[in-house]
Amino acid sequence: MNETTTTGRVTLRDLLVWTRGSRLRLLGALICALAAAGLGLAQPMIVSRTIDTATAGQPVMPLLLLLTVVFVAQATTQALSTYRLDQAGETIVMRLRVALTDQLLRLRMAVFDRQRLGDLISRATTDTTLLRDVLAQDVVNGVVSALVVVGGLAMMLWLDPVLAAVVLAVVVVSGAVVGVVLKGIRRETVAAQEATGALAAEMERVLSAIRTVRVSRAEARESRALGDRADVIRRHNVRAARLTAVVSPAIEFGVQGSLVLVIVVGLYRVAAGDIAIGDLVAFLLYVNYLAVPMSSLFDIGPAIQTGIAAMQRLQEVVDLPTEEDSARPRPDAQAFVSVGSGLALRDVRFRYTDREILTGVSFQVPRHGFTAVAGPSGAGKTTIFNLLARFYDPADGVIAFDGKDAHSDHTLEEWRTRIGLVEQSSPLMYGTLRDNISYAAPDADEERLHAVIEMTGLTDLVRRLPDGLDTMVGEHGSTLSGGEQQRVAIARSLVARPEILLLDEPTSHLDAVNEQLLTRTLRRISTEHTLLVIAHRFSTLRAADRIIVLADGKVAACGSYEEVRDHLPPVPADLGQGCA
Ligand SMILES: Nc1ncnc2c1ncn2[C@@H]1O[C@H](COP(=O)(O)OP(=O)(O)OP(=O)(O)O)[C@@H](O)[C@H]1O
Repeated sequence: MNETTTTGRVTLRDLLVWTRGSRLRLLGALICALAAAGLGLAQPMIVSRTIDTATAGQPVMPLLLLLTVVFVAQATTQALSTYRLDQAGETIVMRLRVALTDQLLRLRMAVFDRQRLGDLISRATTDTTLLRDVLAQDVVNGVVSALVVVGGLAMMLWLDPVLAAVVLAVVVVSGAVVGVVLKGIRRETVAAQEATGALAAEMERVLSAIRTVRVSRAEARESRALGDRADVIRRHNVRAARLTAVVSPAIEFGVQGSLVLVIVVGLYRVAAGDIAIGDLVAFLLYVNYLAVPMSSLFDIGPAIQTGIAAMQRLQEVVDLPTEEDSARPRPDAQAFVSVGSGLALRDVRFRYTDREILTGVSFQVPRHGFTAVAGPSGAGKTTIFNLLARFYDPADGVIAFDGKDAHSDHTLEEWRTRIGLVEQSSPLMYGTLRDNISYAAPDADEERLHAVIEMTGLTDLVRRLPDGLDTMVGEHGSTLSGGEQQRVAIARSLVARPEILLLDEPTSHLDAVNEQLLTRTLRRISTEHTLLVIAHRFSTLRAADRIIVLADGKVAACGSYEEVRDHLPPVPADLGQGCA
């Protein structure tokens, strides 16, 4: 990710934290897997006894029966273990995703200025899946395989130390080869995961601006760029696959080499009378039986590395700063509680990065009334709204409502219940018109919904839509016009009856008729709410009770239209003429 806070390297212990709540299930799976392994280890010994018994001319039926029972028991416990592992894996990944999405929804706004959304989404989806596989499959498999290998080697040693030494020698040689390539596999896997996040981020960038892409005729260019990113993932994965491909033959070499050597040396030892033929067969079965757990053991290395890399990427999200809900006592705020009713800013300073955007903003607006905020582009109007909504905290100064400090006298949740905000781009969400309008107050009744629909001039739209309020509005409300989207956003902010209503250029998409209608609505709203409207249009400025003019990060003027007109930037005249 581009700007995540760097955390220390995560360890296996950090990984295991996420198994909390699924440990009983994992333990059950582990016990089943161990039982299956034990039953598997017992089989060569039973075969050996069967051969020895047959050679001695005794009946082998009971032993064959035992072998069948052991085999069926092994298959059953193995199946149970696999099912339990998958079940635990799904629970872990679900919990991880819930934790991650909860974290993403609470990240500080400043974090979203730096992070790429696609990458965050990739972490909550792809990386959690990778981690699930490691936690639920590889860790348990690794433990079981290690025990099986140790158990198998012990049985071999017990059967014949000489043959066991032969097997160990071959295992050590192939293990050394595998060890060397593991590091390379990890490097490539981590790079592939990073590249996958980058591809997701780029896709999000392109698809969320698809109209701009089309009209700029950039499809081919973007397609090539995305293709290049996909190719980076391919290259890393192919390199990892090339290295992984070395692992299998190395293991195969170990197994086959051991088998051949065991057969040669074993037959020699049988001929010399050092071991029985039944023991040699049992030994060979162990060599064969250990092949799978042995390769699992070698695979667990790269798998755990992948899991740790995924965990690292998830941990980086977990460590990102989130909004704090608690009120933060500020002794200096007490000096400011005497402002009486209404909204007040005193000496508010703020910077996003190094440049100070607000250099000491102070103003006061009464509890009820229509206040416009004007000023040249980039003066900091939206920034003031960002601070009022507590998306960011001022570096200095106080924001208060009815004499109570926004930060020290309110929790974030309490403060936000007082605020309604309609952003410049009035983003609607995929869903129905009803979902969108009632978003801030899902329990609002029909009467309330229809009141705000009426207030914002949406009655005709609702009547016209095929399913009325239950019509789907498309991604980002794309099936509605810009003006309709804007009015829906205003209706949405009104439903929750906020005390302070902030509207960022609410009339920018409206025609003269709707603008007039909305201005009338705003006047009505202002009798019950503290209404702050960022306005560029002359008609909105005229309709306001008072105007706050910002310039150079400060309030340049404040008063009625007549009082501040000399400080206002040139406003577009309302065009009334037809086309010449
Ligand atoms: N998230 C951000 N990170 C860094 N700088 C920002 C950020 N948002 C805004 N700015 C900068 O802060 C300054 C004030 O921006 P703001 O959006 O408050 O202006 P505005 O008065 O609302 O302008 P406009 O009328 O064009 O919408 C601008 O110079 C802008 O580039």
